[in-house]
Amino acid sequence: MIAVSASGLTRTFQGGGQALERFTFEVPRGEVHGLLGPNGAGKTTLCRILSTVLLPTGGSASVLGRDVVRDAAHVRRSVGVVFGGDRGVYGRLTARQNLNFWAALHGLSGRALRERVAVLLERTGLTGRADERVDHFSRGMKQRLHLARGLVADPPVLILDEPTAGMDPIAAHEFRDLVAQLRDDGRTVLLTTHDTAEAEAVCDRVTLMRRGAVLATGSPSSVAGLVTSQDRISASGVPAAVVAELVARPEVVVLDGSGGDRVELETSGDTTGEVLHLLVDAGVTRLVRGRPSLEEAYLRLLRRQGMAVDR
Ligand SMILES: Nc1ncnc2c1ncn2[C@@H]1O[C@H](COP(=O)(O)OP(=O)(O)OP(=O)(O)O)[C@@H](O)[C@H]1O
Repeated sequence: MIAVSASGLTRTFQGGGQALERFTFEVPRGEVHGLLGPNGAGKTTLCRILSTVLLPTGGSASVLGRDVVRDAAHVRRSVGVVFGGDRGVYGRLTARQNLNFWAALHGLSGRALRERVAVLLERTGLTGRADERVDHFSRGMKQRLHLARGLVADPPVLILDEPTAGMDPIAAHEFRDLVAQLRDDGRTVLLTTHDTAEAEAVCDRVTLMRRGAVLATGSPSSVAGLVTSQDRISASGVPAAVVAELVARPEVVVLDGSGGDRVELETSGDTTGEVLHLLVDAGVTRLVRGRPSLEEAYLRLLRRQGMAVDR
């Protein structure tokens, strides 16, 4: 069953800004799906439309078969939203008091409320700090509290907008483990990220977005392959004459050719076969052929867009 879908989804802002342009995708139930794209690609706009806080200007979207515009009340009940940052948590209250408040807003009271809050604190690893003021919390703990809030109504679909932005690597790792547990519960998770390593670590599939449209959808490795048709070849023990010959070929991109008998190259199509033959004929046996990682493919995409990349 499809949990989240968008068809020709378009959002234009007053003044002509186009955040989504005929965006179409489907997320099956039980999948962790990553939305990956540079600043301004339209990720947050898509999350806002799917969580019914923003109306589309064209096309349609649905959650568990319910249209986000016509059936907004139903969609709202089935979606938990976790936006990052400090918005929405009350710093002067403790984690438990925050959750008590949100659980009460969802109509829980008495023992049912206390039990639900205890389960959420346990689930998000906050039980030991439940009675501390939230403004003493680290970024990672605040984000776990946000997640607990998103889970108050036990929604089958969760939307996480940059959940690990600003977290240290350990906190981010722990948060990703939590996301994996949510999938194990059978929930569908849609998360936006700029972090390709995160997308590779937690997402079953990713959608790469550019200027409000889908550039590629698939498993993290297949998306890397769609963005680039380049093959990567690393070889060591290469005779100097062969290194020189490879460096001189215009259709071969030499990523690293300065390390004596080691070369790292990018090629594509027929050239890949020719380069491999050349290396094997020269007696090279230490040879690895692969595809660029999702991160390399993503950085290449940003560069193609003329965006500065710091590395
Ligand atoms: N309320 C608004 N009014 C006008 N333009 C907007 C509005 N909200 C978003 N936009 C524009 O729509 C485009 C997509 O923005 P959006 O925030 O969805 O991108 P994003 O992929 O989430 O970016 P980021 O990674 O920076 O969060 C941007 O060009 C943005 O300037």
